[in-house]
Amino acid sequence: MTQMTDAKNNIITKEMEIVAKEEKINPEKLRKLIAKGYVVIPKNIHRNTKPIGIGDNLRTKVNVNIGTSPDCVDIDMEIRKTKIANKYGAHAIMDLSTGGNLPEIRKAIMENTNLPIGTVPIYEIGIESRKKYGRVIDMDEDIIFNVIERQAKEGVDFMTLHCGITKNSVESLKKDKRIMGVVSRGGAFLTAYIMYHNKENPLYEQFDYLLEILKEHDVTLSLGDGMRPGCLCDNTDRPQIHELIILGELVDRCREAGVQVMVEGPGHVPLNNIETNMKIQKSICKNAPFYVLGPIVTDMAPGYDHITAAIGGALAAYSGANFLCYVTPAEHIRLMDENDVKEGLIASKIAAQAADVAKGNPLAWSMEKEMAIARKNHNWEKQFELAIDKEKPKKMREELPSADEKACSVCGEFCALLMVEELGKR
Ligand SMILES: C[C@H]1O[C@@H](n2cnc3c(N)ncnc32)[C@H](O)[C@@H]1O
Ligand SMILES: Cc1ncc(COP(=O)(O)O)c(N)n1
Ligand code: MET
Ligand code: SF4
Ligand SMILES: [Zn+2]
Repeated sequence: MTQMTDAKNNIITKEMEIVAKEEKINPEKLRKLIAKGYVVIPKNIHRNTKPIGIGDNLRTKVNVNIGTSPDCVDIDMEIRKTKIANKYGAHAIMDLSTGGNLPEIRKAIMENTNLPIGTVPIYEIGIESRKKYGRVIDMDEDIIFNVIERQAKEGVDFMTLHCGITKNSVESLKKDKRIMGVVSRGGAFLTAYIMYHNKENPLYEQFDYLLEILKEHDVTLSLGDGMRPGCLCDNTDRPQIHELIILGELVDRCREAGVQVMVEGPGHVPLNNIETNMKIQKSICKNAPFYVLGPIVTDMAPGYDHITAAIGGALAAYSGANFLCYVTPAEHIRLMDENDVKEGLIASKIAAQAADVAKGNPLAWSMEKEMAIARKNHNWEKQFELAIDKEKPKKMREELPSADEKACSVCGEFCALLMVEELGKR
């Protein structure tokens, strides 16, 4: 049984109850949204995951990517990143490790959080194939489905699988004069496999078998965007849209099978095309929850891509995206460190709140109101407590306090608030 099959059978699970309470929506309404596939709760049946709802009528959620790379394997650092994600309010964590002992790293991460955990199994598949046969492209169906099943049994809650990289979408890519080609790592593994062997993507060809495995453990499928644009110049081109149409067809098949599914999206998109991208996805994928990376709205700011992505993320979430994958200041440069994780997460949470407010979400607005009242009352402790980053503003105020304890040192004794307040008292 999955959350979706239960929902279709009119069952309100305890996970649905928890999400409904958290989001202050009616449990029966939530059940209907899950039955239709407009909302997912990524929770593997083997794991005691905190239930988080992603999709229509719910607040925008934020994912943190962590994990090792071939150039940096430090399990303690990954545990520290996990703790930062917990502390600053991530809603999910993806382990994108490609260096060291992957099952061991995954286990350590899962032991240090109860947030939903996502993976991209094709990474472990490629790495295992290289170990066994010499090359990533030597992967075969045995390794592919064994790794997916193993991860499902370990309790992975959602999996990115690039099922829309097919012979046809690769043909579209070849015909197109893209600047950046394929920038998705999983997408690249599968594109290379298809090009080298001239064989179809097993994840596409054996999609029904894949669904059986996912269904058994209630793993939520996150349909990967292997053809996403890697620069503004490549945005919304034919390979990207070709893949999206395939993903739309696969969404239908997931829903028929009772497998929870969301769809991944770009990437690098200029501001003027973000709304269009969200609308196209919602239409083609029949309102499946949309999980976007960024989008990054200019390629001119390496070192600041948490900002380029938060600008895009705010507009994306306002226009329909449900799940923001954070981007850190280290994007395009090096593996992120703990501070990058914090900066990226805070930026993404800001984008999510900005979107939720603009969408009129009552919970988002009640937070805004509380902050306004705390600021009006010069209640500094309350402002810090409510803040997305609770430490930075406190530290900054201590660095340069005002002589007037109610004011801040921007205006000091000329504090506008205080001046008018005093007059009002007469
Ligand atoms: C698709 C996204 O995945 C991120 N990404 C790839 N590998 C890792 C890793 N080991 N840790 C964190 N993020 C990673 C990229 O930086 C990109 O933002
Ligand atoms: C939103 C989003 N998009 C893509 C990926 C996978 O990364 P890749 O496609 O590079 O393997 C991801 N983890 N999250
Ligand atoms: C070419 S870098 C790979 C990840 C990239 N930042 C992206 O948007 O997909
Ligand atoms: S440039 Fe860096 S982040 Fe981008 S695909 Fe290459 S190694 Fe990965
Ligand atoms: Zn990029």
